[in-house]
Amino acid sequence: MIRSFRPLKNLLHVSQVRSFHKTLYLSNNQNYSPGLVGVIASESSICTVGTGEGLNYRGYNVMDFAEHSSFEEIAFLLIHGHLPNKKELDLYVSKMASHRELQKPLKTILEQLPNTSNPMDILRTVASTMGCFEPECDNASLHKSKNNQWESADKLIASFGPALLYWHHFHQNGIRITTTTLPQDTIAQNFLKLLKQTQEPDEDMVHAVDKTLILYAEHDLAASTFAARVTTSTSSDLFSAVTTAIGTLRGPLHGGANEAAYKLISQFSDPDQAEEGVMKMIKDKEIIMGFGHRVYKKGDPRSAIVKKMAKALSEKINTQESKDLFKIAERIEKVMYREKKLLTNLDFYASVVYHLCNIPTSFFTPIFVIARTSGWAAHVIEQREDNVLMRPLSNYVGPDPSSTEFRPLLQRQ
Ligand SMILES: CC(=O)SCCNC(=O)CCNC(=O)[C@H](O)C(C)(C)COP(=O)(O)OP(=O)(O)OC[C@H]1O[C@@H](n2cnc3c(N)ncnc32)[C@H](O)[C@@H]1OP(=O)(O)O
Ligand SMILES: O=C([O-])CC(=O)C(=O)O
Repeated sequence: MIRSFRPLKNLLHVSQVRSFHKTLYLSNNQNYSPGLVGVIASESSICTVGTGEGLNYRGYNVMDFAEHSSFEEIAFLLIHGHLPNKKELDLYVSKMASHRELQKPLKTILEQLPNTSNPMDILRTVASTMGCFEPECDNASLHKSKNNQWESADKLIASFGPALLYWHHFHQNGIRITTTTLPQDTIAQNFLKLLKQTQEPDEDMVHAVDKTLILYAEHDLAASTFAARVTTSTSSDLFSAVTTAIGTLRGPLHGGANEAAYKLISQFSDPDQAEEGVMKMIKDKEIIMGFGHRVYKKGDPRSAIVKKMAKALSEKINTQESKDLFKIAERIEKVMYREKKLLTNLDFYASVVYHLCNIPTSFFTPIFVIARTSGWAAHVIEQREDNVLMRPLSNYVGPDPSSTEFRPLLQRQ
């Protein structure tokens, strides 16, 4: 039978098309893995997630970082390739501080963006805008000259918090804030100082934000990092790669899960109500945010650290609300394990930590961006060292081309 072209709605139901063509095409593509599950897409010396053994950045155990380091040490390690000594770290911290002064055109753009924007869209726009005003290098020499990649990565990480909070205070409070703070301030200190407009943010909160930045910094070929590497593989620039990555991180199956997890937890007023609500969601086959992971099937090694911080903060704050929030989260964790054998990922208790630090929910994923830009940049740099264009195939399941006849517009019914 000769089949003629028809508008989409008149095509065969997709399942019919699939079964018709599976036999024709699938046999040639035995390696097809939906969602690229289990597919090795690159070699990397940055992070050990793919080995399934704990979590190490450039060989170092993340547990040691969480205990002893600041985020700046980790960003330096990921972007510049080695752990800094004291002198290098001090210089790096003050260099990052010097990048917090936002350029005037960027401020003007931030003032023009709607106050209703999603903060992730603000950061995506910031990355893209910085690529216009301070490009890595001119387009013609992009694939040859990579001299600015480290500097551009540092600038992005240093600017995201100040830019987001400039936009926030301009629209929410009608003020143009000064985005620089002390030259020795870390990113966590600067973020909380700007957010709360205080010179003395709570030390435990600064510590908690700093630790989550370390835990969020890098995670091998997570969807956003893979997206950044695909963009890089076309010899594109770092700003484009980070813009791509932010768009990918925004979704609730990836970075957006920390905001979604908090929305889940906070809809319940006590643990029993949470148990009842989650049981219903499980029965209705809903996805419970902050649980499960593509790689970690026996638990996310970062979860215990972030849970401990959430507990400590809830006890320190010691209000009914803070204690209830932690208890509700713990009950959801218990129910999910009992009913589904699913464990929390980093996002679940990170959301509790951020809420207890009085951070607005819509800033949770942007904080993830600040941290993960260090990992994205490390992957961009690595991809460039031995680049191959990333261009997979799809397993074609559409209409049979040999029996699909084209008819010019006026001959179609
Ligand atoms: C920092 C990060 O980005 S970590 C990830 C953050 N994302 C989330 O927390 C969103 C919630 N979690 C999920 O949606 C998933 O667990 C993902 C996207 C993270 C991983 O997805 P996958 O690797 O494709 O998981 P997979 O489909 O193999 O899951 C196995 C089974 O568990 C179920 N499952 C997995 N996670 C969840 C969940 N959070 N809630 C309910 N069921 C779940 C799946 O529906 C599937 O069930 P089925 O076999 O009956 O179809
Ligand atoms: O690795 C992933 O798929 C998700 C991720 O970014 C993380 O867990 O930090």
